[in-house]
Amino acid sequence: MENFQDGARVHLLVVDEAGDTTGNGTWPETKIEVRDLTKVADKGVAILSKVNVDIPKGVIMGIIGPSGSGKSTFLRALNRLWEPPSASVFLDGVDICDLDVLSVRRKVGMLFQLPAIFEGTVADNIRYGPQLRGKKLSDNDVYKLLALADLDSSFFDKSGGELSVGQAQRVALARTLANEPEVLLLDEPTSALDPISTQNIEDVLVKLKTDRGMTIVFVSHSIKQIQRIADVVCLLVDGEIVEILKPGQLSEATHPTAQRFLELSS
Ligand SMILES: Nc1ncnc2c1ncn2[C@@H]1O[C@H](COP(=O)(O)OP(=O)(O)OP(=O)(O)O)[C@@H](O)[C@H]1O
Repeated sequence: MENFQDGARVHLLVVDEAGDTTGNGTWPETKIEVRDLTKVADKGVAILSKVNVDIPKGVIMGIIGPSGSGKSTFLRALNRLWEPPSASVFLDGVDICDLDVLSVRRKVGMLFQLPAIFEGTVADNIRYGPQLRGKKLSDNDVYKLLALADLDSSFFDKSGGELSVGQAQRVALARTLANEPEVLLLDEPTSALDPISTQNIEDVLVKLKTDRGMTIVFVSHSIKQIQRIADVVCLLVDGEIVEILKPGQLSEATHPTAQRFLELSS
């Protein structure tokens, strides 16, 4: 893999000279293309500035950068929680602004830092998304989703109030997975969790990538977490992607703010 910049454009070449990537196989397809994605705040301050990146299918991409650098805004653009300008985000080659917004959010699921569990049981929560589309999940479907999110069958009938934050995060993950997303976005999904719950979520993410070829993009403030599970890391500074690196190459970052950020974060 190689990254290079031409003007404001940053390109990610996913297959290196040996035809391989990080040892996890090659990435033949681009799942999401981001082209010149820009967001300017009311006072003319750029929140995102000509962001260009290809997100390959079946990889885990970590997004890091200083507070306020635009990480959440970038993530939210990928499923239209923030409406990006047209022709700046493409899913399987199609401009997401030309797709039905609910179908974008079904295909590109999102998990937040603090999960909101709806009223009712865990099973009700998991059934919620498919039900909106007129699909009723069987009990067996729900049990499978619980297992996928590393929750045992005893959670089926629990209510949100009975869950720890870590368990609630896994229920929220199961609820997102019930929509059968192709891409999973996570905004600091483990920042409120203890190390064991964090590891549970990380294990689930790696399994989703390995077993289902899911494309995963997550924001994290933890360099160690990025190094544990990401295949590719994007460093955002002041709304620009300044580095795209493999996790093992972070010491090779050349952008001064990125270098300082990485130094202080390690
Ligand atoms: N709707 C908005 N209007 C104006 N400014 C905004 C808006 N949304 C975000 N911002 C600003 O854009 C910048 C980027 O915010 P964003 O939340 O994307 O950063 P971040 O890198 O995720 O930060 P953190 O790590 O602190 O969560 C911040 O300066 C924020 O104050």
